Amino acid sequence: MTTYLIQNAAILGGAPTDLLLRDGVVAEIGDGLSADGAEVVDGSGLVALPGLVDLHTHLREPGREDAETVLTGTQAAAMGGFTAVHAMANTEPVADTAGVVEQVWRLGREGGYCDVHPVGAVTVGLGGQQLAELGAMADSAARVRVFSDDGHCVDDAVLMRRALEYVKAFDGVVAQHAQEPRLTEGAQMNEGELSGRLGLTGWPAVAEEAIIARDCLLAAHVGSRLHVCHVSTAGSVEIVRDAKRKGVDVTAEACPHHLLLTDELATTYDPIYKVNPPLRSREDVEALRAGLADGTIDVVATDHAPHPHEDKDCEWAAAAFGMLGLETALSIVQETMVDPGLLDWAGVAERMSATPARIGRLAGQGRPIAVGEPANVVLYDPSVRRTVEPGESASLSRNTPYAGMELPGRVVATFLRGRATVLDGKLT
Ligand SMILES: NC(=O)N[C@@H](CC(=O)O)C(=O)O
Ligand SMILES: [Zn+2]
Ligand SMILES: [Zn+2]
Repeated sequence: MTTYLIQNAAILGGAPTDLLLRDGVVAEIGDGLSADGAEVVDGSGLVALPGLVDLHTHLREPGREDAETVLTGTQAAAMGGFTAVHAMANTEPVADTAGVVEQVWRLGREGGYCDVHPVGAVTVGLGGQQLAELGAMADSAARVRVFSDDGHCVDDAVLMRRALEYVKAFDGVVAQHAQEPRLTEGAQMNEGELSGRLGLTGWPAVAEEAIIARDCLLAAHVGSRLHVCHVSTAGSVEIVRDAKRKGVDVTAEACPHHLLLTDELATTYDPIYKVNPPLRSREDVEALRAGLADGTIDVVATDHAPHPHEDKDCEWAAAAFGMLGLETALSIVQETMVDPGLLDWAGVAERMSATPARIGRLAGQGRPIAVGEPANVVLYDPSVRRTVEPGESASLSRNTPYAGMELPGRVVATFLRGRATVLDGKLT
C-alpha cells in the first residue's frame, strides 16, 4: 500500500503542516516530515478535513441502476470528499430486510471508494403499515443503526412510537422524512404567494413542522433518539431548537440546496429545481444557516437523489423530486457558511464528519485528524472557483441544479483509510 506524505496542508484551516499516511492510519503529523518511498502530495493552500460522512444518500441500487449504482454513487461521494455514506432504503426491493442491507453494504465494500452504511426501512416496503425487521437489520453484517422510510413519512403515530421504542435496544435512531401526507396531497412547491401565481399546488411549512413537533414529543415520551431529515423551514428550526432546550434527544440535518436555493427558481418551471421538501423562501434559507451555525441543525446531509433524464425532462408536475448533491456539498457549504463567516473549517468538520458519524454510530469515521487515527482525510482547495459541468459528474445521473454555476472550492484528494480514492481532483 502506498504511503502518502502530504506537505504543508492546513488541518481544519490551521497552520500548514505535514501529514504521513501509512498503513491506513495517520502515522505522523509535523513540520518537515520525510519518509522513504512515500508519494509526496503538495498540500500548499489546501485545507485538510476529516473524511466527510453523509447521513442521507440515495444510491438507487438495487432496482434503479439506470439512475445510480453503489459503485457510481460512491465514486461521486469520493469526488465530493466523502469517506462514508448512509444509503437510503427507498430502493427496489426496499432495504427492509437483513438480506437487502447486507447486499448494499457488500457492494460498497467491493467498490472500495467509500464506506456504505445502509439505512434500514422503518416499515415493510415503506408501506407505513407494519414495522420492518429492524432487529435483524441491526444484527446483520451491515450493522444498521439508522432507520428511515425516507421518501415517505412514518405518519402513523403508533408505528412511529413503536419504531422509536424498538431502536433503543441497539442504540439506533429513526430518521424521519417529516411530511404530513394529507397536507401535501399533490404538492409541487413551497406554499406561498408564488405557488398561487404559478398555479402549482402548495406545500405548506406546517406539513413539515407538525410532524417534527409530534415526533419530538414522541421521542421525549419514549426516551428515544430522533433524527429529522432535510429540515427546510424557519419554523422547523425553531421547533428543533425548542426541543433541544427541553432536553429531547433530537438531531437534525439541512441539505446544501436548502442552504442556497429558494422557491423563486420555480418560476422557471424547470423540474431540476423540484425537490422534496421543496425549496423555500429567503427567510427560511437564512434561518437554516443560522440554525446550522448555532448547532440547532447538527449536520449537513446531501440528500443526493439521482434521477435519469426521462424522469426530470418533463413538465414540472410529472417530474421526480430530487437533485444531485455529493460532488457539490462542500462547495455549497463554503459558499453559504464559511465564506460569510458563519462557520469555520472546524465547524464544517463537526457538521459534515464527526456529528453524522456519531449519529450513525460509525466506528472509525468522523474521527479527528490525529496520529493513530484512521487515515480518512480530504484535501480541499477553497481558493479556486469552478463552473459546474454536469457531464463531468461521476454520478450516472445529471440532475444537478448547479449546472453552469460558478462555485468556490474543489476537492483535490480523498483518502479512505490511507488509500487515495481521489488524487489531483480525479478518481483513482
Ligand atoms: N429528496 C427528494 O426529492 N427525493 C428523494 C426522496 C426524499 O429524500 O424524500 C428521492 O429518493 O428521490
Ligand atoms: Zn426525504
Ligand atoms: Zn432522501
